[in-house]
Amino acid sequence: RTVELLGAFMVLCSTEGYNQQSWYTHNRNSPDFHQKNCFVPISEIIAVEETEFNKKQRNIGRWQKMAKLHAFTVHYVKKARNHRWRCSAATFWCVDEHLCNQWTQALKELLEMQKSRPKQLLVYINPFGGKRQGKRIYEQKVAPLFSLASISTDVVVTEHANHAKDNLFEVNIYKYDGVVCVGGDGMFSEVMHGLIGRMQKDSGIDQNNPKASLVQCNIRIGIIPAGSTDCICYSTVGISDPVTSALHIIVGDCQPLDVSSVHHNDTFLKYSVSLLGYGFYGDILKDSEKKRWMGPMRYDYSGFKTFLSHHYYEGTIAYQPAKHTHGSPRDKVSCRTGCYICKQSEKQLAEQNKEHGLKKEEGEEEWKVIKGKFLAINAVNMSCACPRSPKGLSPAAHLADGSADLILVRKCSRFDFLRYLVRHTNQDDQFDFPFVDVYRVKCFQFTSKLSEDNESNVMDVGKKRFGQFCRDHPACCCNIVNSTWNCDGETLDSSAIEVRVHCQLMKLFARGIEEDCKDEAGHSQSSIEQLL
Ligand SMILES: Nc1ncnc2c1ncn2[C@@H]1O[C@H](COP(=O)(O)OP(=O)(O)OP(=O)(O)O)[C@@H](O)[C@H]1O
Ligand SMILES: CCCCCCCCCCCCC/C=C/[C@@H](O)[C@H](CO)NC(C)=O
Ligand SMILES: [Ca+2]
Repeated sequence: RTVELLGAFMVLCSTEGYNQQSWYTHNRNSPDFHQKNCFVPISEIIAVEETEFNKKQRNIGRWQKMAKLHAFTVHYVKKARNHRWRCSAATFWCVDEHLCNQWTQALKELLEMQKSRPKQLLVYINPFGGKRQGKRIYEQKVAPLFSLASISTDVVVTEHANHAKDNLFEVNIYKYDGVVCVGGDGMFSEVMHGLIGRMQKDSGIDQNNPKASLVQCNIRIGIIPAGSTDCICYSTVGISDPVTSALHIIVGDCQPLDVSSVHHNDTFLKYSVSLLGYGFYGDILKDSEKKRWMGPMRYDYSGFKTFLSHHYYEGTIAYQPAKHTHGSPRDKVSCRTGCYICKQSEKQLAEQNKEHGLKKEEGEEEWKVIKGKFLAINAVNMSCACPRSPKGLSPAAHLADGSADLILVRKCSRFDFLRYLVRHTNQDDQFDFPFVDVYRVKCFQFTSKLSEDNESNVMDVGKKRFGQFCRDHPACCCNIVNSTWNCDGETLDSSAIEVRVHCQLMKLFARGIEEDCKDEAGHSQSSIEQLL
């Protein structure tokens, strides 16, 4: 439902058509009607408040001659360029107190009917993420908006790594409509592990079983970006902006998200929603962890260093193609708000759940096996767009289709690898290289050459030492040692892993990236401000 904000209302500075006894009304057929009007869906109204007159307002134009005025203010979402949202306000005035109260009441009732809006949130703030601004960002930009929208919060400022995760196993999470994390991808990962882990624990599901059907988590997570990469926020909202994210939380948006589980030898390691990267991104992360003091700059420093080292790694990948989804990584169909491909996967998931979770046995489907020498192995559940790479590592990956895009970058020259990296920043196709392959998969396994050799009992201490020597020697590109897996910005201890995508395992306070509608929105919404 939409409210035509100015239709049937009077506005402070309007002169023509003004009637002292009632609201100012517009003629829909007049040429300036569409320029002077703004349509705001009820779902994008933040709050409605009774408004007191102040001295300044009382002195404006003809109103100062009037005895008593009544007013209310509508705070609403104003959509600006590049997916940025802002809070805007329109104040409506009249002489009829009863009419004013009726409108205020009616709008408040409509807001009450927005059942997907959160009323009570649990907030975790990482004070040390990104540029260490998390606390300030929350207090100055987010808390006032939550308070305006009458959302009550319990706020925890974390004191150490895993504080939020551990806390989520102890608190009564069911009394909250959502959990908000203020920080970067690592902080989000912590909160996600806490929530998914808690859901499985409460449902008696063993996370160590790689084939377990995990219980969906219906408590939404909101991300207030205050980290270094903020890839998950950027890929699900279209921008890394705390106010925009706070407004998506307030209006109660809901975006399902695929989650990959990562296991090693029947032991649960981690969940991943964005990047699971071995080789280039694993090495960057490992190096950058030692340089946290540099803040977000550490990724540039370690990125450059890792690029120069040009290590490649030998191993075997086995994967099962994602046959259930309608898209492919190179079809250039981007995942956008209300994505058709993700909707189809949602339907399939609902049907599967109806059949008591009887999933098709994976043993029946074929595994494809690839052996090789790789500079990078990246599995992404979403595009992994971020300010550094606005289209991401896999621009056509979907947020909620139950699949991941597996990108294999084989051994190539430094120059070719640079050309590949540069294509993450421009409009050229980063998969259009003979040394790059991409597959849409529902699960995969990776074993490094080194662990294969170890498993076959070739435990040669001398070889291990030699491996260490080569790693520390930047000029040498040999591949005897293992890389590290970068799992959403956290390192994994094991290189041999088994990964499975769980379709729409969790939900975010987001709506995916909206198709660009800046002209329409920018135009209509600036006009309401001109009028006021
Ligand atoms: N109080 C704390 N002290 C130290 N570490 C913390 C604290 N709270 C959370 N952490 C940890 O800090 C890590 C990094 O935090 P966060 O993701 O917020 O920032 P970032 O690494 O700079 O950003 P990004 O992940 O986007 O690159 C997280 O993995 C989290 O576990
Ligand atoms: C010479 C030009 C090189 C440009 C290379 C640009 C490529 C940037 C792509 C960044 C993708 C980041 C994917 C997200 C990973 C996050 O999970 C993680 C934690 O925040 N961040 C990193 C950097 O590992
Ligand atoms: Ca996906």
